[in-house]
Amino acid sequence: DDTGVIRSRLCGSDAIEFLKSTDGYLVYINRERVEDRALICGALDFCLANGDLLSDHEVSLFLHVICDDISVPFLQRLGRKLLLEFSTNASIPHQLARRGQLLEGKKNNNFSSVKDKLTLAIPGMFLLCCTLLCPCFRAKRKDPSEHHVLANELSQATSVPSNESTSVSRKVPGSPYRIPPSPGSERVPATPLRAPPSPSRFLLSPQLNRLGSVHLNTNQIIKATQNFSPSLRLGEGGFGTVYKALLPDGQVVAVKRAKKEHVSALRDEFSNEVELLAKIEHRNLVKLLGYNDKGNERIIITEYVPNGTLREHLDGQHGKILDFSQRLEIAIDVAHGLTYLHLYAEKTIIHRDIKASNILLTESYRAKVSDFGFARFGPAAEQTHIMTRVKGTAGYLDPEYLQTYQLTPKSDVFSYGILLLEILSARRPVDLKRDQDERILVRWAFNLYNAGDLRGLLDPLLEEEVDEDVLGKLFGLAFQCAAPTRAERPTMKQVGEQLWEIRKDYGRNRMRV
Ligand SMILES: Nc1ncnc2c1ncn2[C@@H]1O[C@H](COP(=O)(O)OP(=O)(O)OP(=O)(O)O)[C@@H](O)[C@H]1O
Repeated sequence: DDTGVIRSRLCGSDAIEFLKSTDGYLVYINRERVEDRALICGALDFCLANGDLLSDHEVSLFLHVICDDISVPFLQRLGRKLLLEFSTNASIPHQLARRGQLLEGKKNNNFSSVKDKLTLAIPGMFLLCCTLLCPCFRAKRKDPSEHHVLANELSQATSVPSNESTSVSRKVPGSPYRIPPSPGSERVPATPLRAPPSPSRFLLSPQLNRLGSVHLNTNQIIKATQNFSPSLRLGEGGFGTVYKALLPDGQVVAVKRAKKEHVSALRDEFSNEVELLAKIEHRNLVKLLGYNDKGNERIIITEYVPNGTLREHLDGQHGKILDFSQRLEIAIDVAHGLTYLHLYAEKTIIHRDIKASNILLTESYRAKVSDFGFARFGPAAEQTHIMTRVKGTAGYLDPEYLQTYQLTPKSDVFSYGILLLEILSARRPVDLKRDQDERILVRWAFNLYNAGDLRGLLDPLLEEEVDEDVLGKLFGLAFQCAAPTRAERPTMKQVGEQLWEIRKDYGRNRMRV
């Protein structure tokens, strides 16, 4: 990460600067450090109105999170994506002074022009993100008044003392299936566990264009997608639009095309996804077939997975409701895909955006993890974590990573825990349309689990009577994965092993019925 970089913008006669530190962005307006979100958002709103800032991808992402009522094009484009890197404690004005020559604004000049445009509304997106810092492990709010719910959640979420998290995590019932934290379990196991590198699998930059088995020029891609016909559109994500394409040899593929206006802003995400996808080959991970980065195009070609996303199935959009056995298999598939990324790929890969809309299903309801736009190489064998800015999706984000910027494969484990709850309950991780005590899935589920209401946790559309013991183990596993600290979470490999045991129990109980 380019720590220390200043991004400076002139908005009218006000200068807004972003200084990137290891703790996140610091914001200065006319060289004065500003920490008040309303002030920052108002200033940025003004900037955006003048067409500034939009060219800067990182700053725009930052705005998107902090201020929900501005940066509309980015809001549309980014959807549920989240990039949060806002620090309120570090202060390094000397660095600013050193870089003062970069600043074009006039000190203390016309700051009121910015202030005048402030809105006092606290931005909902930011509150939502912060709401999710430690969703289930927080004390009850004093004032449930609807209007202040999110504001209260924000202040409490950001001020949860660490011992509260710890004490509540202890509430996860000690059960026979709880995996005892093993010393050093968060360390990525060193090379012996890895598959020996196969030279053919790791053709990376600068030979990137030799990746994959599908080599199409732009014209061939245009033909295969019928000029990116809306009728072949599969969906849209943070990167761009995804189309189904038919190749001359009859092969059907998915073509992910960056939107033109975002091509330069998303170049990192593009090369990231290509480079990471190139390293993987596993039946539970979407396979890279080729890519095209000629001219203004950024296109990734992957295997086509025909049966929609897991989220669509949980929402009942495909007619048939997933039965319990299918849900269990999907959970196991995702665990396998993640285990491969964490342990068996050439280098540890952390996906960072595990969620139901990134799980694609085949016709036989096998699951494949997709969307590697946020993925990162994990820590080397001698490291415990990497320091990096927070990326991911609200509701699935590891609270420890959010607070410390320390990324490990256990951040995927946290997201997986939320995903498992989602698979079983069909609820979304955050659903603001629900009653207040049901909005945050993990908190609602944890309360019911503690009250012993396991059936109440299950998707009401599931008709099958599932054995309580199986349910208890599954939900127990989900809560272990979503524990507040990474040391308490199992590895993905352990999760997979637990799930196999649960599957055996489930099979045995079914035979008895
Ligand atoms: N390989 C594929 N096969 C079939 N459909 C796909 C494939 N990849 C993506 N899609 C469809 O396109 C949609 C958009 O995918 P994409 O990965 O770009 O974004 P996303 O994960 O939904 O959103 P975001 O980028 O905001 O996380 C998916 O929801 C899915 O419906």
